Amino acid sequence: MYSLTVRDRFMVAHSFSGEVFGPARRLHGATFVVEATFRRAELDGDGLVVDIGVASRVLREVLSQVEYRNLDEVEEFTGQNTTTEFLCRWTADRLADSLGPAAAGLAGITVLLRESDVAWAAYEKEL
Ligand SMILES: Nc1nc2c(c(=O)[nH]1)N=C([C@H](O)[C@H](O)COP(=O)(O)OP(=O)(O)OP(=O)(O)O)CN2
Repeated sequence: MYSLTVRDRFMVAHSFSGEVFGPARRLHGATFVVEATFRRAELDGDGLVVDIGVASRVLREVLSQVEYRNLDEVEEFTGQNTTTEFLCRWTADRLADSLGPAAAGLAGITVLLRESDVAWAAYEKEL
């Protein structure tokens, strides 16, 4: 299996509900570093998993939907703790929807979000 990874970052504000979150129940900011990995069993006719430029552009388009937003105020996230894990799945789903023809032949997408240098989460989406 081949893979190709592109990296980006985005800044948001959010707060969480639930005793487990302690001080993070208050509004706080986060800068997530995102790695989107695209997987393919065989390379395409150009010798690619996916073009790096296309992958980078699509990832930026997806992240720009939430960048600099207070996620507590985003309607689609109402009632949802926008945890690192949740945002991994959200990003992977949006990437899959946005890739268009570039998704042809892909076996899957993995989105890894680093919320700091010591903690990160990932979601593996099969296509
Ligand atoms: N599995 C996850 N756990 C936590 C997430 C997350 O997205 N996924 N997020 C947070 C907070 O947003 C923040 O990043 C850390 O807040 P903090 O209060 O420092 O949380 P800790 O669990 O590290 O420490 P406690 O104060 O003991 O709760 C939190 N967890």
